Amino acid sequence: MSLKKTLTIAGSDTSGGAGIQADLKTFQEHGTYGMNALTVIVTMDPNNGWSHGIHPIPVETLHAQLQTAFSTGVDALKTGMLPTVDIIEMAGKAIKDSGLKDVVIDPVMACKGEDEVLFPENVDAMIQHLLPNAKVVTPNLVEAGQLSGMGTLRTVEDLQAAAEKIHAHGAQFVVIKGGKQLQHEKAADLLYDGKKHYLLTAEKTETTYNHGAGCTFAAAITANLANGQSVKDAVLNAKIFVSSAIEHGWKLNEYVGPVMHGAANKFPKPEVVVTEL
Ligand SMILES: Nc1ncnc2c1ncn2[C@@H]1O[C@H](COP(=O)(O)OP(=O)(O)O)[C@@H](O)[C@H]1O
Ligand SMILES: Cc1ncc(COP(=O)(O)O)c(C=O)c1O
Repeated sequence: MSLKKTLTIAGSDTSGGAGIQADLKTFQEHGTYGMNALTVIVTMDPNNGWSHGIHPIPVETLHAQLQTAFSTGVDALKTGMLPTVDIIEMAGKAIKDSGLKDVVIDPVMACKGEDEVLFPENVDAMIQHLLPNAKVVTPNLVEAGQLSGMGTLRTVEDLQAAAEKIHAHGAQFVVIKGGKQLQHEKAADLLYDGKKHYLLTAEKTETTYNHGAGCTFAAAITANLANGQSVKDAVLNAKIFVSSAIEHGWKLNEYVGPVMHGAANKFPKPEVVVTEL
């Protein structure tokens, strides 16, 4: 028996809820074979309220990892936290040269709970080097505001306008995660395929235990694509997967609560409604 091979080009979240840890757990739950190329190590300082430390991996080390991964063969990949312009450029070139079609770009710009973009200079680099390679790009509200140049997004109409601008940068499908902050009674995400807009809605879970939700969502889309699903089905099924993961999020310590990555394979699945706008 052989498995579909999924690759994450992303950072390590030492606390285990987000980053490559979330991606590899999610790949496994989808029955794919997970591989990773590490871009940065994120640590948490116990003497300073668990504030994040960001430790980029040298760009040559990333290059060597990408050579390893692509020579192994990849069916679908995702990107996560890419901390420097050099790393973004290198990853973008390697993805382009690989000729792989099923590419999911999760344009991570901040750690959960922080609205400040970590490295503002990375936004232009993402637009230039990553978006043209994206079959699917999955920004949250803040990231979509940056990539579209529209700033703060609040309504579904804002999401539609932003998705069209991001699509124009070369991403084939745009998924904007409304999440908790969008002005909507449900947890709503917008999917734009270049012609039509769809709204995917699930019940909002009242929780702060949502660390790793974005990574888990993008990794599930990646695995679903590797397993042969259409983009629309891959996004719908990933939304079911992450909604369940959030519903069963749990307290790791006094600072952070990760999602339960594989909850959808253990508990009844939440309902997600798709509406064409
Ligand atoms: N409180 C919540 N209840 C249900 N779904 C949520 C909630 N918060 C976020 N989501 C969903 O989780 C997925 C990831 O979104 P989000 O947490 O905003 O991403 P990110 O981690 O990139 O900021 C999206 O499908 C979003 O709609
Ligand atoms: C390495 C890494 N990647 C990505 C993220 C983003 O996580 P989330 O899925 O909660 O947005 C984090 C957050 O801490 C992280 O440490």
